[in-house]
Amino acid sequence: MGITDMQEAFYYRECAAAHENSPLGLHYAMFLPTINKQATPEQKKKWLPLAENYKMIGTYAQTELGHGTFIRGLETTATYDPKTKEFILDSPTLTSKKYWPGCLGKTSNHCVVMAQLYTQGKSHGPHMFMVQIRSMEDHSVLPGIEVGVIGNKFGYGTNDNGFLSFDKLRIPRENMLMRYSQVGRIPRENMLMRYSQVSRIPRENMLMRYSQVHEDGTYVKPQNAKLAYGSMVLIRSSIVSDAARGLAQACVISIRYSAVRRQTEAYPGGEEPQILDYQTQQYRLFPLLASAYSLQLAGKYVFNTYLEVNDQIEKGNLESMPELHALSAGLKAFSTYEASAGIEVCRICCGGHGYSQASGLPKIYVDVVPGCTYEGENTVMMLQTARYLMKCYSRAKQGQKLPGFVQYIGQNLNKKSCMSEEVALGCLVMAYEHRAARLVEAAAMRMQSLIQGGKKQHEAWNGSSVQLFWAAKAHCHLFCVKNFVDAIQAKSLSSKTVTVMKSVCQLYGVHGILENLGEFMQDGFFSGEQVGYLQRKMLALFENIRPNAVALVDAFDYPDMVLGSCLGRYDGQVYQALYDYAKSAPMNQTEIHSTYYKHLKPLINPETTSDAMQFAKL
Ligand SMILES: CCCCCCCCCC(=O)SCCNC(=O)CCNC(=O)[C@H](O)C(C)(C)COP(=O)(O)OP(=O)(O)OC[C@H]1O[C@@H](n2cnc3c(N)ncnc32)[C@H](O)[C@@H]1OP(=O)(O)O
Ligand SMILES: Cc1cc2nc3c(=O)[nH]c(=O)nc-3n(C[C@H](O)[C@H](O)[C@H](O)COP(=O)(O)OP(=O)(O)OC[C@H]3O[C@@H](n4cnc5c(N)ncnc54)[C@H](O)[C@@H]3O)c2cc1C
Repeated sequence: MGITDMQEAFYYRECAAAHENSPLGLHYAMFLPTINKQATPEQKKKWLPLAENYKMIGTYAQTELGHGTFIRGLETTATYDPKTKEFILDSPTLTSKKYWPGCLGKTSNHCVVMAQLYTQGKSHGPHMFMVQIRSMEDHSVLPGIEVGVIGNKFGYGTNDNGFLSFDKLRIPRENMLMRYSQVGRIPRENMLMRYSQVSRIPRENMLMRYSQVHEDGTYVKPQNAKLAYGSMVLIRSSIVSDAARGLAQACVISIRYSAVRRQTEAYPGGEEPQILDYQTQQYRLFPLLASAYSLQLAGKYVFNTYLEVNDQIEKGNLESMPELHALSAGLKAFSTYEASAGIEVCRICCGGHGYSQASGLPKIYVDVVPGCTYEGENTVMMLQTARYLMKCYSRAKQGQKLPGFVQYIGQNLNKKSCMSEEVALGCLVMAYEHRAARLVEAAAMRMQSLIQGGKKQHEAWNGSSVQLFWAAKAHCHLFCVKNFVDAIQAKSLSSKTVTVMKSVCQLYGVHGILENLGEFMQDGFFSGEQVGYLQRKMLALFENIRPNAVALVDAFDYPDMVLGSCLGRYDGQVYQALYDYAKSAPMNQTEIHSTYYKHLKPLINPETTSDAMQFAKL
C-alpha cells in the first residue's frame, strides 16, 4: 500500500473492507506497533521487515479466559532458565488460556504474548514475549501450543478471534521484548542509553535505557512498569477516531435517508413531508451529527497528543505519561459509549429499513460497539481517568498549579451561570467546567468522608466509584465541548462554513446540558429561566441546521462503497436499491425453496408427500 501514516492506512483498509473487520486487523493495529514501540533496535531490525512483508503475521495475545481487565492478574508464565538462556512459557490453569485475541485462531503464525515474568524465583509482573505459534512452512501448529477460534461472536465475523495455550514452550531469551526491561545480557549497542548515564558509569556496565542486565537472569525493572502497556495507549488513542468514524457514517446514512423518506400527510390531503422535517427526527439526529464532528476533533487531538508524548517517552521523559493515560482511557470510553448509543438511534430513525443489512447500519454497529469492551473495558477506563482526577484535585487543594486541560479542577464553585438568550459558546464551556469541577469535588469529598468514617482506601474507592465514574464522564464531556469550541474560535467567523459549524458546536453543548440537566442544576448553577433559554435555543438550532443537514453529512465525504448502504446512497435512489438488494438475495435464486418439499408440503398436502419426499431426497 505504501501508506506510512497509521490512521490513513487504517482508513484505507476500512474503505477496502467496508466495515468488515480485516482478518489481519490485529497484525496492523497491535502486532506491528508493539514491535515498533516495545522491541530493542536489534529486535526491530530482525522482526519488523518480516512483519511488514507478511513473513510474520501476528496478533497481540494478552487477555485470558479468567482475566482481561486486570493485567497484573494474568496467569500465563514466562520463566527464565539461565542454563539454556530461554524462557519457558506455560499456561498453568484453564483460566490462563489466552482467549479473544483477534486473528489468533487460524491466521497468525506469531504473537506477542503478555506473560508474568519469573526469574531467579521471583515474579516481575507482565511482560511481552514474541512467540511463533505456527510453522512458516505449512502453517501447522507448533509443538507445545494449542490454538483455535473461539466460535461465533456478536459481530466481527471476519476476524478469527482465538484461544491459545502453552505447555512449557521454550523460546530464546532474545524473544522477550526488551526495550524497557531486560533479562540476560544483550549487546551494548542495543542499549538505548540516556546520554546522562554514559559519563557517570564505566561503559562495561552500561545501564540499559531503563534497566541493567546480567546473564544469570538478574532483572532490573524499567523506569516505569506501565511502559509495557504502551500499545494499549496507542490503540485507545486511535479508537476515539474510529468511534467518530462509525457515528459519522451512521449519521450520513440516517440523515440522507431522512431527506429521501416521506411519511404521513402533514395535514388532511396535504403531501407527505420528508421525515427530516419532523422536529422529533431532528431532535434525535442533529445532536448525533454534532457529536460525530466533536468526536472527530477529539480523536485528532488525542492521537496527536499520543504522538507528542510518545516522542518524549522515547527520549526518556515520562512526565506526561499519566495525563496521556487518563486522557486516552477516558476518551476511548466516552467516544465508544457515545458512538454505540448514537448508531443505534440512527438505525431506529430509519424505521424497518434500518433493521435490514441493506442499510449498512447493523454492520457499523457491530463494528463499533465492541470498542466499549476491548482495549480496556469502558467503566474500568473511566475509573482510571477518575484516579488521575483525584490526584489532580488533591494537588489543586494543596495550591499546586495543574497541567493544561485539568486547570478547571479545584475552581471556586460559588458562582452562577452567565447563560443568556444568546447562549454564548463561552458560557457553555463555563457550564461544563463547573459541572466537572463540582463532580470531581463531590467524588473526592465522598472518598474523604468514607475514609474519615473508618473505611480503608480500597473500600472508600469502591464506595465512591459511581461518583468517580460521573466525574470522569463529565471531564471527558467537558474536553469534547471545549475542544470543539476552541476549534470554532480558532477559525475566523467570516466564512459561512464556520458560521454553520458554530451552530453545530452550540447544539452539541446545549443538547449535552439538557440531556444531563440534573448534574448542571443540582447546585443551582442554572436558573429555571436559563434552562428555558437553552430549550428554546436547541429548537431554534434545529431549524438553523436543517437546510444544511445533508451538506453537513456529505462533508464527511464517505463514498457509497464505504457506507455499503442502500439508504445512504449519494444519489438517493433508495427504493430501487432496496428492491435490487432483495432480488439479489440468495433465497430468491429459486422460486420454490427446497425446504418446501421437506417441511411445508407434508403439512399442506400430506397425501402427495411420498413422491415429494423422493423429490426432496434428490
Ligand atoms: C482502531 C480500532 C482497532 C481495534 C483493535 C483492538 C482490538 C482489541 C485489542 C485488545 O483488547 S488488547 C487487550 C486490552 N486489554 C486492556 O486494555 C486491559 C485493561 N487493563 C489495564 O490497562 C490495567 O489492568 C489497568 C489500567 C486497568 C490497571 O492496571 P494496574 O492494576 O497495573 O494499575 P493501577 O490501576 O493499580 O494503577 C497503577 C498506576 O499505573 C497507572 N497506569 C495504569 N495503566 C497505565 C498506562 N497504560 N499508562 C500509564 N500509566 C498507567 C495508573 O494511572 C496508576 O498511576 P498512579 O499510581 O500514579 O495513580
Ligand atoms: C471484539 C473483541 C476483540 C478483542 N481482541 C483482543 C485482542 O486482540 N487481544 C487481547 O488480548 N484481548 C482482546 N479482547 C479482549 C478484551 O481486551 C477484554 O475483553 C477487555 O479487556 C475486558 O476484559 P474482560 O473481558 O476480562 O472483562 P471484565 O474485566 O471481566 O469486565 C466484566 C465487568 O466487570 C467490570 N469490572 C472489571 N474490573 C473492574 C474494576 N476494577 N472496577 C470496576 N468494575 C470492574 C467491568 O466494568 C465489566 O462491567 C477482545 C475483546 C473483544 C470483545
